[in-house]
Order: sequence, then structure tokens, then C-alpha cells
Amino acid sequence: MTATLVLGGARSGKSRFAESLVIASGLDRHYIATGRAWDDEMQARIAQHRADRGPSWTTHEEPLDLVGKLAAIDSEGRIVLIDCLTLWVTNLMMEERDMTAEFTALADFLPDAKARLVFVSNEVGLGIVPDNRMARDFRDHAGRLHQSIAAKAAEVYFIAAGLPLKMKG
Ligand SMILES: Nc1nc2c(ncn2[C@@H]2O[C@H](COP(=O)(O)OP(=O)(O)OP(=O)(O)O)[C@@H](O)[C@H]2O)c(=O)[nH]1
Repeated sequence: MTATLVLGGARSGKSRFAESLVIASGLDRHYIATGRAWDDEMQARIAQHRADRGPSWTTHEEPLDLVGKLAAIDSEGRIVLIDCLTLWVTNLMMEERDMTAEFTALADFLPDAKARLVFVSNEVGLGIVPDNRMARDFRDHAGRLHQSIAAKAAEVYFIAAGLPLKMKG
């Protein structure tokens, strides 16, 4: 099945746009959250997101084993929204995982996926070069991952101010 990549900045409207693609598909809706609730504000925000999505979505929370989770729920007639890749990259870095191996596993999974996949991610590479090493590594990992997913995706969008710019497809 096909994959879509939706890139954008913080509060650009990328999650909402990705959700609209899922709803328009008419397929069985699944949501994989890679983020973790680290404080009360985030917990409240997540609860609101869940309420907004409503009961027609099946939610999975998977901070690290994204490929394993995708494989476990992969099925024809299903669409899976992954929100978001940059939080997955953060979690992998915190656990000192082999980034190249993880990114390769995800890219290799895409052509064989039976479900339709919609990836959301933050475009974090547009500002000045960060002055700390970890932030520079994070930016580089995210940029490499985006290029690899974009190369295999059928459609790629960039969202700014709530407006989608179609870059591929
Ligand atoms: N753990 C968990 N996280 C969730 C759930 N639903 C949404 N999220 C997280 O909430 C985040 C998106 O919410 P926001 O922080 O409000 O949006 P944003 O990414 O800053 O802004 P947009 O560009 O508008 O999407 C995603 O990264 C998800 O991982 C859920 O059910 N469980």
C-alpha cells in the first residue's frame, strides 16, 4: 500500500491535516503515538487529542519499536497515522539505539506494507545551526530519515500556517 509523509513546524496544523487524510480514505483508522506524556499539561493535551479523534480510531502508544508495531497491526483495508517521527527519533537517541539500523528497517518495511501509512514529522532543519552537539545530531537524524521516507512515499506534503503544500505525488 502507499505511504504519505506530512512535514511541518510546531503548531503548523500538520497533525490535523494528516487526520483529515485518514478520515477521507474511508479505511479502518489506527493511530500510533510515539510521544510520551512527560507532564500534566502534555497529559491533558493527549486526552484532548483522544477525545477529538473519537471512538472510530484505535490508538497505540509505541515510543521505540515503531517497525514492530507497524508489522503487528499491518492489514489490508487499514490506514495507520504515525504521529510523529521526530519524537521517535528523540526516543531512539535517548536509548542510544543504532539509528541507521532503525531507519533502514522502517524504509524496508514501507514497500511491503499492506496498510496505508501516513507519517507526521517536524521539519526541524530550517533554523540556524544549534550550538550543542545533541541538537545538531537530532537535526541530522531527522533530516536523513525524512529523505529516506520521502523517497519511498507516494505523497509528501509540507504544512505551514495550516496550509498544505504538496511536494510529491
Ligand atoms: N501518547 C500519546 N500521544 C498522543 C496521543 N494523541 C496525540 N498524541 C501526541 O500529541 C502530539 C501532537 O499534538 P500537539 O503537540 O498538540 O501538536 P503539534 O505537533 O505541536 O502541532 P501540529 O503541527 O498542529 O500537529 C503528537 O506528537 C502525538 O504523539 C495519544 O493518544 N497518546
